[in-house]
Amino acid sequence: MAPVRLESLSTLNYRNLAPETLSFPAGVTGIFGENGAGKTNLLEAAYLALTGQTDVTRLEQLIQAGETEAYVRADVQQGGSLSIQEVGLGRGRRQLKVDGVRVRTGDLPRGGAVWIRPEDSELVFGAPAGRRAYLDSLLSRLSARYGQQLSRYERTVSQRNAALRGGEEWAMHVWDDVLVKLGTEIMLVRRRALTRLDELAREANAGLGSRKTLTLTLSESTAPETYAADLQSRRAEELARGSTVTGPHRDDLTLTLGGFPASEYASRGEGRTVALALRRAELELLREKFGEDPVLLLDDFTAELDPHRRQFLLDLAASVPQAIVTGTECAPGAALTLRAHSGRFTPEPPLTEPPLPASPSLDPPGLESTAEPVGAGGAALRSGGEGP
Ligand SMILES: Nc1ncnc2c1ncn2[C@@H]1O[C@H](COP(=O)(O)OP(=O)(O)OP(=O)(O)O)[C@@H](O)[C@H]1O
Repeated sequence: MAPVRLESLSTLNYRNLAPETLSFPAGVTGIFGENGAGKTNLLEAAYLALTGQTDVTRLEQLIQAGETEAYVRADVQQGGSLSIQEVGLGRGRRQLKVDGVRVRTGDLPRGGAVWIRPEDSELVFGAPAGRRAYLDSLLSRLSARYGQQLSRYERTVSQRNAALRGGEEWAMHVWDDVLVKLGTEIMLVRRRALTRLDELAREANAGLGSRKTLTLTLSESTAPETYAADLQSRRAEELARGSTVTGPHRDDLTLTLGGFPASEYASRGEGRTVALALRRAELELLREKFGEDPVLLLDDFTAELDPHRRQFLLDLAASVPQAIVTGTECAPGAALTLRAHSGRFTPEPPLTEPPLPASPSLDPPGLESTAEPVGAGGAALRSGGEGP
């Protein structure tokens, strides 16, 4: 399969972005500008149009204040053919189209894009839901069936919870059968994928200069062999709480660094390195599955203050067929440089000189920079519900 290439991106009423169409060449596009200029919003819009995924809790957040609808269009080249991917956003609803035909998220090119951003540290330090979302988002792109079964499973959990709250104990054996079937499939796919993901993330973490070994394991609340029995044995508790207490929706992706849980023991700098390793592993897994690189969206490479880590990001961007790299300063070696200001993007002459070196770090290369706090918010991406 040929690489996915973003030819152009158009937006209308998307956050603070001015309505315009931007063209992107192969290679690196560098976007720089002051804080709040709209750099992240542009990458977010590109990711949405390329993958159909967003992590906002309410779709309205994406619509420009004062407007009721927004629109994003990506013209995407793959294997010599151009397709037009459109996303329409309204209050609580989203509509995807490819070449004018309505589709679901799973119908978009699944190797589409990888988005790396400073908030990814929340994958390490945040709640299990963020790590589950990372895993589920990746697996849904690797396998359309996984995405479908996951949606069915999540729907079943919420319907089963409603039945539990209604005290419908008599109906539980029916819900349990569906839940065990779907949940078992999800657990088995996660287990299979984790073997390779663990290897890739470990390699990437070492490549980033970390001397501590990174290990990824699944902390499961149940197992395929015992799932049905576990549901039975916790029936009284579930009826009392009105919720399903066991199954893959309660699992965690445990990150261990040098033998200790990264969420509790890693420094901020080590955490950022682990998060980068997870994204690098995601990119590799997509590349292995689809045979070509996704578009790399790299948000704020300047936020990674450690020179070694910053270089790792720039090398990564240079190694893929297409990358869009944002920062408060220009990315060196870009094929196209755009200056962001108030939601607009204007071409600038390319930067030929390397940027000023980052302030020297007291940490060993690639490790433990504890500079500025990371942004809050969700760290991983999931597919929202399709529009009606
Ligand atoms: N729905 C919305 N309508 C209008 N403006 C919005 C909306 N959502 C966010 N914004 C604004 O978009 C602006 C740009 O945000 P963005 O995160 O893209 O900036 P940025 O260039 O990445 O900045 P930084 O360098 O600080 O990361 C912010 O000032 C924010 O208030």
